Amino acid sequence: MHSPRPSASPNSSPAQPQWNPQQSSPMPSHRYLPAWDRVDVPLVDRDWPTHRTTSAPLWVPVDLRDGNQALAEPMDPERKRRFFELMITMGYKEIEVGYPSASQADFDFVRDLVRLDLIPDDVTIVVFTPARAELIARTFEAVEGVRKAVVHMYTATAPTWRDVVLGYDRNSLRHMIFEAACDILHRGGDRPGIRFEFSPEVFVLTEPDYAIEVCNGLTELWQACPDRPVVHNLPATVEIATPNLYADQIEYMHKNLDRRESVILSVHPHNDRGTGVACAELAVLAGAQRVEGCLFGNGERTGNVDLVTLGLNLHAQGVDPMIDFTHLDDVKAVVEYCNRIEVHPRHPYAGSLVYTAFSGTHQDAIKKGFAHHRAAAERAGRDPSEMPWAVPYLPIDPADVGRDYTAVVRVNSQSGKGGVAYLLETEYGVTLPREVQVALARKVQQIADVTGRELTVAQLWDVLCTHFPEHAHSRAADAVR
Ligand SMILES: CC(=O)SCCNC(=O)CCNC(=O)[C@H](O)C(C)(C)COP(=O)(O)OP(=O)(O)OC[C@H]1O[C@@H](n2cnc3c(N)ncnc32)[C@H](O)[C@@H]1OP(=O)(O)O
Ligand SMILES: CC(C)C(=O)C(=O)O
Repeated sequence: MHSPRPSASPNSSPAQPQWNPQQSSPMPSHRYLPAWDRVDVPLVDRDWPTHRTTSAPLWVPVDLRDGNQALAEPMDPERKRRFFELMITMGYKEIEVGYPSASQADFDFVRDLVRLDLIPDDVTIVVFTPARAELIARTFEAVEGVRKAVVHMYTATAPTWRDVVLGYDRNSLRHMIFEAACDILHRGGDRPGIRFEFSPEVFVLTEPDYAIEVCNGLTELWQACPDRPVVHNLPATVEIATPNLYADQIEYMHKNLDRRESVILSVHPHNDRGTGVACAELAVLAGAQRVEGCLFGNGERTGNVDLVTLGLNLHAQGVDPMIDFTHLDDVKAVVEYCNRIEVHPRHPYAGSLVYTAFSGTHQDAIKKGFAHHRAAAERAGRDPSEMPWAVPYLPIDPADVGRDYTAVVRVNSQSGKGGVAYLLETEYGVTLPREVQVALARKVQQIADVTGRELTVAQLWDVLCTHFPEHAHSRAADAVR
C-alpha cells in the first residue's frame, strides 16, 4: 500500500496572486523529477509529528571514515589519533574509525588502536566494509584482538545503483548481500565483542519493501537478539526531499522491521539540500535510535549531518546531549586542524560570529536581557549561571560552550545607543544617562558611516572622552591610568 501523491502546498497554486510579481526563470528545473516520482513513499499513519525528543540518541561520529574519505588530503595517523582522542574526551561511545580495507594507512590505524590498547573499555569502534569477500577478510584482520567492534557492511540497494553501478537485479543483489553477510557471520559470529551493522546505501531511493526484505533477512541471518542487536543504518546518501519524507520513510521502517527490540534503527543523513540536521531530528521523532554524522558537518559533497549542531540543539531544548561541548572552541580547533577545513563564522553554536550582534535593536534587547537576567539571579539569591536562560537573540548562554561575553556586542554603522552603552558599561564600568547615550550614539554613527568600519571599545571611549568628557569617569579607565 502506498500513499496517494500528497496534495500541493497552499503556496503552489498555478494562478499566481497579483501581489506576487515573480516571473518564470531560465532555470532548467524541468530536468529534475520530484522525489515523489522517484521513490514510492510508504503509507504511514504518521506518528512522528506528534512526538517529542526527550533523550539523546546514540551518536556515532564517522569523521574518521566518511569525513576522511571526502578530504583532499586524508588524515595522517597523527591527525586521526588526535581526532579519535578528542571524540573520546567529548564522550562519544561508538566511533567509526575507518575503512580498513581501503588503504594501508586505514588498516594500520585500526591495528594501532587495537595493539596499543587505545580504545577505552566503554567505547566500541566501528569498521566499514563493502560486501566483497577479500575486503571483508581484510576488515576482520584489522580488528583481530579487539574487545568490542561493530563490523559495518554496506551495499547500494536503490534501482539506479543496482542497474548502472553494480549490475544486479533485486534477487541477485539480495543473494550477493546475504552471501557476504554469511561470510561476516562465519568470521565474527562466535566472537562475543563483535556486532554487525548493515547500510542499504541510498536507502532514500530504495523501494521500501525491498529495504525491509533485505534488512529483515539480515536480522534473521545474523541471529539478532536484544543482547546482541544488529544495527540497520538507513542513509540519506544523497538528500532527495524535504525532511518530512525522510521521516515517513524512517517511520515505515521502524514499524515494519522484524524483531524490533533486537534492531538498533540508525540514520545517516547527508546535507545536499542543506536539511541534514532537520532530517536527523525528524528521523529521531520517527523512531531512529542512533545517528551517524560528523563534527561540524564534514563529509562527502556538502557533508554528513553535523553532530555538534544536533547535540547542542538538544541542549537548547533542555535535553542533555550526553556529549561535552563545554570547550567548543578547543573542539573546533582540533577538527579544523585534522580536516584542514575551517568552520564557517556563522556555523551554529561554534562560529566566531554566532554570539555577536552588530545591529542596534538586537544589542538593545541583549543589554536589557542581561540586566534582567542578573537582577532575577540576585532576587533569587543564585548565581546567574544557574538561572534559566532567556536573553533575547542568544539561543543559549555562550558560557555553556566556553565563550565569554566580550564579543556579544560589536559596534558599527548598524548599531544604536544600547550597544555603545553596553560596551562602555561592561568594559569601562561607566553608566551613561539616556540623553548622553543618544548623543554619543549619533557621534559614533557618524564616524562609522564615514569609515564604513567597526569601532573598537577603545575608540568608543575616545569618542566619549572627546565629546562628553564630564561623563568619562570610569573605574576601568582609572585603573589603567
Ligand atoms: C556512500 C559511501 O560513503 S560508500 C564508501 C565509499 N568510500 C570509499 O570508496 C573509500 C575507500 N574505497 C577504496 O579504497 C576503494 O574503492 C576499494 C579499495 C574499496 C575498492 O577498490 P577497487 O577494487 O579498485 O574498486 P573501485 O574503487 O573501482 O570500486 C568499484 C567496484 O566495487 C563494487 N562495489 C561498490 N560498492 C560495493 C559494495 N558495497 N559491495 C560490493 N561491491 C561494491 C562496484 O560494483 C565495482 O565493481 P566492478 O569493478 O566489478 O564494477
Ligand atoms: C553507506 C553509508 C553508511 C554511507 O556512508 C552513505 O550512504 O552515505
